[in-house]
Amino acid sequence: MSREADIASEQAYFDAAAKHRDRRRDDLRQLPSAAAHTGAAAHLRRYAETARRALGSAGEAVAFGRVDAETGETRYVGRHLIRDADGGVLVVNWHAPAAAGWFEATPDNPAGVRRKRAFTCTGNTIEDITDTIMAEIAEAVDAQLLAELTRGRTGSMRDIVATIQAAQFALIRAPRDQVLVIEGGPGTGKSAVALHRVSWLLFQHRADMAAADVLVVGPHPTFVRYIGQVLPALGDEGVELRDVGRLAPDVPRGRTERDAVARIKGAARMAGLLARALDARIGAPDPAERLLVGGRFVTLPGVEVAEALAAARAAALPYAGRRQLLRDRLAALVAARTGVDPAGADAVGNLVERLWPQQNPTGFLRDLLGSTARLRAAAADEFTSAEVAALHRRGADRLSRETWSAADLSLLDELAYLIDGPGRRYAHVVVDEAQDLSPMQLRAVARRSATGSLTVVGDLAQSTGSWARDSWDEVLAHLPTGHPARITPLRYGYRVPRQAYATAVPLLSVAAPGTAPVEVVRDGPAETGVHRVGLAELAGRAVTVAREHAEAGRFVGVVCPPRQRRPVEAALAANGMTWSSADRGELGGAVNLISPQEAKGLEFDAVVVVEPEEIVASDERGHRLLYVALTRTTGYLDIVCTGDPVPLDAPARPRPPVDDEPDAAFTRREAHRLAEHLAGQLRGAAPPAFWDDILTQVRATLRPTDPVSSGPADAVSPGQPQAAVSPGQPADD
Ligand SMILES: Nc1ncnc2c1ncn2[C@@H]1O[C@H](COP(=O)(O)OP(=O)(O)OP(=O)(O)O)[C@@H](O)[C@H]1O
Repeated sequence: MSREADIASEQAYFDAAAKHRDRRRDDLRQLPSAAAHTGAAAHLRRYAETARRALGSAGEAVAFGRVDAETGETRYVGRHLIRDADGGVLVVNWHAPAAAGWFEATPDNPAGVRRKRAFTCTGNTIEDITDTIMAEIAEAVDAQLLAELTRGRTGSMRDIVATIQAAQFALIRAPRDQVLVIEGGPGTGKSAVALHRVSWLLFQHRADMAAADVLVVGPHPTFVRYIGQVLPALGDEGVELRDVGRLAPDVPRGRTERDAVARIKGAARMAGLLARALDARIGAPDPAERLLVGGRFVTLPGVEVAEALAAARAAALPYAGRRQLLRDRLAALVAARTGVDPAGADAVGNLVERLWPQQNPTGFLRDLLGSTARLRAAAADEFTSAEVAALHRRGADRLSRETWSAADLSLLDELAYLIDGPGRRYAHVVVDEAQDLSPMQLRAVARRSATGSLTVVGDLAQSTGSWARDSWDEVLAHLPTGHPARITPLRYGYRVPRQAYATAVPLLSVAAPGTAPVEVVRDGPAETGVHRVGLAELAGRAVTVAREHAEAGRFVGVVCPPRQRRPVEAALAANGMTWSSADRGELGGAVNLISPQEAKGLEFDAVVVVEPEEIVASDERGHRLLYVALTRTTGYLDIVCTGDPVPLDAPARPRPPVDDEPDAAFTRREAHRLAEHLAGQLRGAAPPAFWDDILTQVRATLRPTDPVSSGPADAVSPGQPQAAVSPGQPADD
């Protein structure tokens, strides 16, 4: 048969299948009106709605492939199941076991498949067909895959269902009851595979798992928006997608803090500190508690109140539940003495509030972080005094004005759990870019898993930030252990073309020694462009390069370190260009401005990386961050720099030990004590007339380059102990 005849005969099949799909859609539309009463109609409407979604949209291609078995049997494979009027299957949906041959058959292992035929369509019209005869090809040259990989990108990830590769398929269909770690280099399809795995699991376990029972956690809001369309396109509406910060209560965000502090807040031992601090709010009763109930005084012996308190403390309930228990017990004690149920009596409520004050996460955390005394008491011997000092901060004057850092969010979530108990839990949880999450963030993910069934996605070579990892064990240690964990690699790089990856790959030897590079599957359209310029031209050149790509119709990402952001924005504005900014949660304009951290998980047709040396210097694992930046392209890569385009020797930012940080190591209380000690020495050693002079000289000795000031008030520099000049000032809290 000629190619044209082939296409025509396939088109006839497609048209017939589309007709049956339309007929089924019509039937479903009629269904609710066939109900005998309103309750049944509502039920039928829901059923019809779900069934209609499972048919896909009216205009889409009925199938993306056809599998011809050695036995002569033929199967069409599509996103959705299509039957004829007698119930015969015209197209199998991709999740069905009958479709497995499409994904699993490779030239090395044809698994009974003689031919795979891929359809390229516009709507339901076949434009082209590509045949792979298993016995005739020596290696996997998958034209359909290559066409798919070189298609222009937008701000939304697409589904890959038509071109899922065999190794990916094995992970998509792996059993549910495990912690499946999908690891692999940039662009190996980890995120795509994890999302298709959700669709697969929802189909296989449809009897006991609905879309709303699945949670997908991403690293930041832009990423979550980027992947948001994949599951709906596969017919799975209703899966919950959140960035890791959105696991916490909804509070004003955006507070910045030093990495060293974020690191302390992210440590698992913070959970113990919070629990102890909460426990410390529980008070002790007076020897006798006198209450006015219903116009009568009732005295409860302190011992009995203490017993009620001890019983509440011992209950296996969250803080609020145990508080209620205490309330019930105290009410029972009052009722036993008065014969009246005191439910709702203020006096009981007041006593409960004194002994077991009501708490909410934000108010509690603000008070805790604002008090060195509370922090120190709760720290036990698990935190150094320098760490306690680093945690301390002065809160906003009103709780409503408080803003919270990223690391605070997981503390708030932990507190919500300690106070009110576990919230919503899910039958399956996917966590993407998991390699960067702190133990406290991982705890927030873990407590949302009802069953211990998780898909964990990431790449250690891309792990950066306060909690950069070198081993999956460090991540798994904080995740549920009810099911076995399995680490499974993906090897082939589908996103990044050969030229761009060749630019990035030398970084691996510094960033993650021992990590195998990905095996790139295709060539790109151009060599990497390196633009070395003077500092004054840096932003302007970056914008010129970005504009050229945008004018050629490409979706462009400009990866820009923080210090270059303003100049690049100014240059974009000066060129009359509009742009989307990932830090405003936008993505999708022709030009997108992103920080190296925000670049994680994203991809563009063309990427312009600005000043790699600064990217390296901006993180303790800066070489990994640059590796991330250079591997975001599906086509073109340009580097605009004043120095080395791929600086292997440039130093990454060292992690400051907490002890070296002045405000962390040295509290105001300690400063106050030292000032008193020095003042005592001065008082004993010299007459008052010389004190100013001596203090001025002390300052000059300590900081010889400072201009020597004359007045006594200047004898203490900013940041130095103020208490030296006002010893009566109360220290700390
Ligand atoms: N089998 C496939 N068919 C078509 N496209 C694919 C396939 N596998 C991966 N891709 C494409 O490759 C790109 C990279 O995929 P994805 O973002 O899932 O990779 P990743 O491993 O999560 O990358 P990173 O580590 O950089 O976040 C996406 O555009 C995806 O659609």
